[in-house]
Amino acid sequence: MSTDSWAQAVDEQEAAAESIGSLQIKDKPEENGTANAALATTATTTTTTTSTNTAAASATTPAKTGGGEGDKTGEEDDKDDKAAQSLLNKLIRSNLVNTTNQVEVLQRDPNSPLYSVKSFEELRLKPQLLQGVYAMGFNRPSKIQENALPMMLAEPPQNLIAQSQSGTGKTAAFVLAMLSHVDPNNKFPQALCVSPTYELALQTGKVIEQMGKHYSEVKLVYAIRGNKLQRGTQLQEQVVIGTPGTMLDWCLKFKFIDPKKIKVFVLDEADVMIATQGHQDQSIRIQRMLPKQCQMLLFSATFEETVWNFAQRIVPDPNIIKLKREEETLDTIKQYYVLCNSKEEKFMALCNIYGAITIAQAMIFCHTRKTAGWLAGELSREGHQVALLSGEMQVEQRAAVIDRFRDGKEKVLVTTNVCARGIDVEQVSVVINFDLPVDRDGNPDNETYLHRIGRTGRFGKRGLAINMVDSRFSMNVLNKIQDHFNKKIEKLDTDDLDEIEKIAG
Ligand SMILES: Nc1ncnc2c1ncn2[C@@H]1O[C@H](COP(=O)(O)OP(=O)(O)OP(=O)(O)O)[C@@H](O)[C@H]1O
Repeated sequence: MSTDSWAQAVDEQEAAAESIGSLQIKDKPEENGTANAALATTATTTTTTTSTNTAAASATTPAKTGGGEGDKTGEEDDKDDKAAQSLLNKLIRSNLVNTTNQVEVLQRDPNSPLYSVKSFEELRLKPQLLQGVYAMGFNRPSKIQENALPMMLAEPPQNLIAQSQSGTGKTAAFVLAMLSHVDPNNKFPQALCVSPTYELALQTGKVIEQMGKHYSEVKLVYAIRGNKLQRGTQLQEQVVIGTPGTMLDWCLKFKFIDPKKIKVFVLDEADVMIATQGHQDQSIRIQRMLPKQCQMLLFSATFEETVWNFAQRIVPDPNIIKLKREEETLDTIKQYYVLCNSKEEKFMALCNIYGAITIAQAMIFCHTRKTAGWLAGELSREGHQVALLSGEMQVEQRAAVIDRFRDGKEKVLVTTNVCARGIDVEQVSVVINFDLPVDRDGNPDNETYLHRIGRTGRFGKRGLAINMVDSRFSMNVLNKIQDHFNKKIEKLDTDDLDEIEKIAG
């Protein structure tokens, strides 16, 4: 286990303890189109806002995906955590993540020429789709799109496994491929896309709606829990987006979809998908029902061996596109540590730092929710504008907190790593490790350390990282981190104002 698994475990225990007093037993909603008492009582959001949508596309309010619930198995937590993180990234993202890394392409047929495009016009898209692309404000294909789009739009269609970090344009790419391949004159499903969760399916659905805004002949339907169709329904919509359980039921049990007529199958967020065994099997069962010539496309933000094994089962004879993540570096970051004896002393040191230097915006990482909550309270009492990201918040609430912080409405963001993993807030110039990152076994978590403080020194800016050390144990952790990166972490005396002032220079 890497990163902040230990902190997460602590958060889970805290959540479990907190929830014991207020336990409510609820029926677990079924993941299919059958009647369900628990669902019937919840609010219904009808997503009929755009021309590509259908009146049938109704859905219940999203279930909580915030993680940190104490009554789940570890597997579900992991899945929820990844899904929540992915959704959070989508909610807070304002534009494309640019990378300077080169795309790596492995072709199924190494003899066929490798096409890449620098403009959307070169793709000879249907005019309605080109209009949709421009309406979304896209001027030119992103790095991954340059290679992926010609492959996906080729005749005959090519299978593809593509991996690149969140925000690099994967969704837009496969949405364009799905909309290009369906024939609007045929009133039946021709493109299926499976997403790991209800909320992620809705997000991708929105992109399909936006991109297809000027292509109103093509219709979309959501295969998600809560969308109940009459038995015997034959879907007329060309594109179906949903979760694997409902999608499988619609193909196999209810036969709303004839899988033999599917031309494009997309599996999105494979890394999140595989975190749940059920989803993996369901996806494979859907894939097995599709015709041999159906185009199979799989996307993932990461590419561990488990993802790769799954990808190969879903996509036969694949072309493979990979875009490496931008490396984080400590080269432009000044690192310090402060010696303290307790959390109260750490707080005092923090106040001294704030008293001596001007900090535009800072992120402060704590090990547990409890410490984060306490610290946020103390800082507010001192007059700071503080934002708190905490494990019990729903994803939408977390997105709102991050948005406010990014807009500069608050100057300090206090968080546990569980909440803030994978989030880019570019303007942060100071990161404070109120607690140093360690894994479940108490070992230094170098990867998390790099990720936390790497964000301060981006794009040639100089960053500042301050580590709070309050025991022999944490001193030991700090030393190991220092050795690992082979970069000196200087001692800072926070009782000496002159010394603190110097670090800001
Ligand atoms: N060619 C482009 N030009 C400008 N913006 C783009 C382009 N392609 C995508 N975008 C925008 O960039 C953002 C990220 O794109 P997208 O959601 O497709 O990335 P992703 O790799 O699928 O991310 P995730 O893995 O989180 O789903 C979105 O806001 C999208 O509208």
